[in-house]
Amino acid sequence: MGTALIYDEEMTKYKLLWVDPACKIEVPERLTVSHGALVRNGLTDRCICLPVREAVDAEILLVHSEEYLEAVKQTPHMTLEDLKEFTLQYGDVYFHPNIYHCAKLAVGSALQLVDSVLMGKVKNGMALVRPPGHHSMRSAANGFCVFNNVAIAAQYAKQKYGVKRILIVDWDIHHGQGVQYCFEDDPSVLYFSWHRYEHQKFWPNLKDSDYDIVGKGEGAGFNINVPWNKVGMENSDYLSVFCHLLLPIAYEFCPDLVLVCAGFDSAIGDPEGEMCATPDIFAHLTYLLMNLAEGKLCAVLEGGYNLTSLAQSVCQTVQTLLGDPLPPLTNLTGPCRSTLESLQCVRAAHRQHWSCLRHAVDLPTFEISTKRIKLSGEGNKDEAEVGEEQKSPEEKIWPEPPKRICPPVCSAVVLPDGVVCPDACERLSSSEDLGPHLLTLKNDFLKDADDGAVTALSRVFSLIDKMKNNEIRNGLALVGDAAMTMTCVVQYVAAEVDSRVFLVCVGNGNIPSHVIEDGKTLVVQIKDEDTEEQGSKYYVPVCLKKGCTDTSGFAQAMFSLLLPLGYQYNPSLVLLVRMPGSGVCDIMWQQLTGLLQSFAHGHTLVLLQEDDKACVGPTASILLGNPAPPLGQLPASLKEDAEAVERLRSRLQADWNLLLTTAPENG
Ligand SMILES: NCCCNCCCCCS
Ligand SMILES: [Zn+2]
Repeated sequence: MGTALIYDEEMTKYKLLWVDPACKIEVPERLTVSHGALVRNGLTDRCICLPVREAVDAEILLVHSEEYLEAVKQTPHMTLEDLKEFTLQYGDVYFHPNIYHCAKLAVGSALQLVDSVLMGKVKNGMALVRPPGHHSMRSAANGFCVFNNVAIAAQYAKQKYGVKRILIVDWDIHHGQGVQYCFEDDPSVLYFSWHRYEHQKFWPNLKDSDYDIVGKGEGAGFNINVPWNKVGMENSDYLSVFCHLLLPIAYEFCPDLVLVCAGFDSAIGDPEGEMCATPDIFAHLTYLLMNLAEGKLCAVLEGGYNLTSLAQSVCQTVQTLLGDPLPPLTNLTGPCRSTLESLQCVRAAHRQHWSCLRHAVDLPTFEISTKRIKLSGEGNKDEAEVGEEQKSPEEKIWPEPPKRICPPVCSAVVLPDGVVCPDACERLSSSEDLGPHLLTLKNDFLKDADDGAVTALSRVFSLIDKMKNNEIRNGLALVGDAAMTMTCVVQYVAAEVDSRVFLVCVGNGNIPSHVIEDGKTLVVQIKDEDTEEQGSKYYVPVCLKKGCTDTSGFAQAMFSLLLPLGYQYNPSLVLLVRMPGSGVCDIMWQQLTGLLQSFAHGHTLVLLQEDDKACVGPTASILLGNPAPPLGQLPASLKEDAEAVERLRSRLQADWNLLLTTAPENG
C-alpha cells in the first residue's frame, strides 16, 4: 500500500489584504514551496495523489457551533471593510473572500486522508493545507485557523469508522488549544502537544498550556502539554520527550489511528519558534509514530513560516511515510536543563494516569515548579550555550538534509537449504563467491567448525559487506549458533576503522568481554538471569524478573534505554540477535526490529538460531517495511523491573545524557 498526498493549489488563493504584523507570515507561498519541493525531489510521483473535496456543514459541525459556521459563511460576500470588522472579534487571524472556501477544502483534505487510510487504500499520508486548524475553537477563529482540521478529522474517524482510540501528536511549536479544548474530557482521544511557552510569556499565553493541564473528568491523563520554557531547543530535546514521555504513554494507550498536527514552525530558522531542531528530525518523529496503530498515520500541515526549513521538513516527513531509510542524526548533545525541568514536571503530573510512569523513581516527591525566577541575562537554552551570538531566525543556517538513498535490495537473507525464502526477500545464493575471507575466516574465527558453519558465516559477512556498500538495506540470517555468529560478526566489523556496532541481544547468553572493551560495540542485552556485574558504559545488561516474556518491562527498556542509547551512539550497523529460548513474544520482537531501523540508515542484521526458524517470516515482514502489529494496551511493568531499569538509567546517564529525565540538583 502506498502513501497518499493531498494538495490543491486552490488553497493558495487567499492572502492578507491589509496591514497586520501578526499575520503577515501566513502566506500562500507556504504551500507552493512545500509542494514544489516534493515535486522537485520526485516525491509527488511516488505518492498516491488524492483529490481534495469541500467539507460539508455536518462535518464542520462535528467541532464548531452553528452560529460560528453561519458567521463564517457570510465572509465571501463581505467588502474589505466588513472583512476587517469581522476579523477584529478574533485573535491573530485574518479573513478573505476566498478563505471560507479554502477552509472547507482544508477540512475536506484531512477527511479524504482519513478515509483513504481507514478504508485501507493507502498505508499513511499527508495533507498540505491552508488555513491551518489547531488553534480554531468551537466558536472562534484564532492563530491563522478557521476550522479545526485535525479535531474534525478525529471526530469523523470516531463517528464514521468507530475508531476507539486516536492519538493526536501536535509537533507544531504553538499549543493547539483548539484541539485541547475539543477533547479535554474525552479518554478516546489522547492529545499531545509541545509548544514554546516561556512561562506563559509566549503566544497564546495561556495557563491552559502548562504541563499540569492533564485533561478533565474521564479525560484526565489524556491531554499532555510539554512547555518549552526556552528557545533554541535542538534535536536532542525533541527526541528526549519522545523517548521518555510520548512513546511509552502512546504504546500504553495503543491507538488505532495516529493523526499529526504537522506544524513545522518547530524547525530551525522559523521566526515564530526560534528553535534549532533540523528538518531531518521530522523524519525520525514520523518514523517513531509509524510503529503505532500498524502504521495508520495521517499528517496534516499546520504552521511553518520559514519557507526553506518548511519545504525541507515536509520532504523529510513524506520520504519517511514512503518508507525511505532514515538519515542518521549527528551530534546529539543531550537535552538542556530547561527541557529536563519540563520533562520532569510533565512526567510527575501524569504519573498517576499512566502505569509506564508509576515506578519512575526519578520523579520528585516535591512539586518542582518550572516557574523559576528567570535569572538576569539568562538567554536561550542553558547559560553554557548562551555564548553563541543570537542570530535572528532568518540568518540561521543549517546543512541541507542528507540524501536518503534506497538500496536496490531491501532485505537479503542467509538461510539453510530447505528453509523457504520469504516473499520479496533476496536469498544470498550459494553460488555467491565465498570470497577471500573464507581462509582467514577459518583461521581467525572457526578453527574446528564444519564447512556448513564456515559457509554460513562467510555469507553473513557478505550481508555486512553489501550493507556497507548500500547494496542492501538490511539482512537476516538463520544460523546454527547465534552466539558464535554474533561474536564473529562483531569481530569482523570491528576490523573496520570507523565502525560502530549497536548490538542488541535478546535473551540469555554470554557476551565475550573482548566484544565490549573496544568501545566499537555498544551492547544492550535484555535477559532474565540476574547478573552480578553492573555492566559498563558499553555493556548494558537489562534484567527482567520474568525475562523477555514481560512485554511491559521489555517495552520500558526499549524506550527509556535502547532508543536513547542508540540515538546517542549513532551506530554504523545494528546487530539484533535473538538468543534461543529468550521467550520474547513475536509482536514485541517485531516492534523492536521496527524501532531499531531508526539507526544506521536502516542497516540492521538480524541473527536467528535455527530452531527459531518460525520467526523468519515475521522478522522479514518488518525488515521489508511492514508495520508491526500492536502490542495491545500495556499493563504496568513489575515494580522491581522498573526500578532496576531506572537504576540502570541513572548509572549510565553520566556517559549517555540522552538517558536523563530530570534536571540535576546542583546549580
Ligand atoms: N509574531 C506574530 C504572532 C503570531 N501569533 C499567532 C501564531 C499562529 C501560529 C499558527 S501555527
Ligand atoms: Zn504554529
